[in-house]
Amino acid sequence: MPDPTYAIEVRDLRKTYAAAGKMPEKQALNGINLAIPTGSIFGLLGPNGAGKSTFINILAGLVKKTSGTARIWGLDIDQSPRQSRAAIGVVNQEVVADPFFTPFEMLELMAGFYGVPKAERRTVEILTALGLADKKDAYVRQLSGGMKRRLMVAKALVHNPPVLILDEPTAGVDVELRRLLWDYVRELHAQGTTIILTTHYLEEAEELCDTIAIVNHGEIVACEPTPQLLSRLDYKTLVIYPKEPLTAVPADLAGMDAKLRQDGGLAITFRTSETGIGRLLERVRTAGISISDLSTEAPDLEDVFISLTSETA
Ligand SMILES: Nc1ncnc2c1ncn2[C@@H]1O[C@H](COP(=O)(O)OP(=O)(O)OP(=O)(O)O)[C@@H](O)[C@H]1O
Repeated sequence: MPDPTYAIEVRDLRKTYAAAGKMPEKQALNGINLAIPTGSIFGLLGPNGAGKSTFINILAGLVKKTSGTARIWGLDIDQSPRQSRAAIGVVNQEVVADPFFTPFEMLELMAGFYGVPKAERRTVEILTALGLADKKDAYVRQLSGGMKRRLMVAKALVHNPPVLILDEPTAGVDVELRRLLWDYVRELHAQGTTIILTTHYLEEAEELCDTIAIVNHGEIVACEPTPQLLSRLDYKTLVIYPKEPLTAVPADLAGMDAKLRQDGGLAITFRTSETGIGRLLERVRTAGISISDLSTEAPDLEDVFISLTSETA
């Protein structure tokens, strides 16, 4: 069978968590539409509580959707619950590992759970790829936190799924492990696995993903190829602290997006593709301002939301 065009396809997906105790009901997903092409590294980017985990947990069969449809690898999750789920490997945020098993035993158990025949299992290969070969017979309780996390990735791969979903793979992970994980994710992608990852970090999505969807308050506010999305955010702010306090933006800087801040800083926002900081500083000096200090500010996720939501409004 040829690969489907879309690894994941959801239509008008909604989730309302029922009220519980003092917590009112919560609409976590408000009609998500997404088509994630087969073969992509797709980033789902959004702040805490945006609904990313809810989306993934619905696909993983851990949360029941309120309405809408979802297909994984062309299979409807309601009509083909088992087959559709066999097409994904999900690495959750939590580390869940039985301390009394060894990594080798744990992966063998998972493979058995998915019905992978013994001859087709890749237990040692997967452990090796994740740098855990020498720990294959250690008890899980003897592993470091980073090793346990890698083991979670290994667990999600035992059935060789065409789609790998990583929910916040680098939360609380040190730089070295982050590199190792990313390298491995890239390698899996090169071998044909479709990758979906959720993150709070724009830089992380920017470095890894070919397409980024931004989710905020349970809605997709943007979904674009990464370069296109970033070009919309192609601005920085240069803040200059003059030696002599200014009372207004100098007339010489008219035509620039310059504002005087309460702390006395002169904030100039510019497009990085059009102007360099050197050229800006030249203009500032020509305007007769001597600089005592300066800093630059890049847009963060909050700015991304503001710019995207205001454009679509
Ligand atoms: N089991 C639950 N019962 C009630 N509300 C929930 C439940 N799980 C999540 N929520 C709420 O639904 C909203 C979306 O949560 P979700 O975990 O999907 O967000 P997220 O984008 O994954 O956030 P994070 O990045 O912090 O993991 C939040 O307001 C959260 O408090």
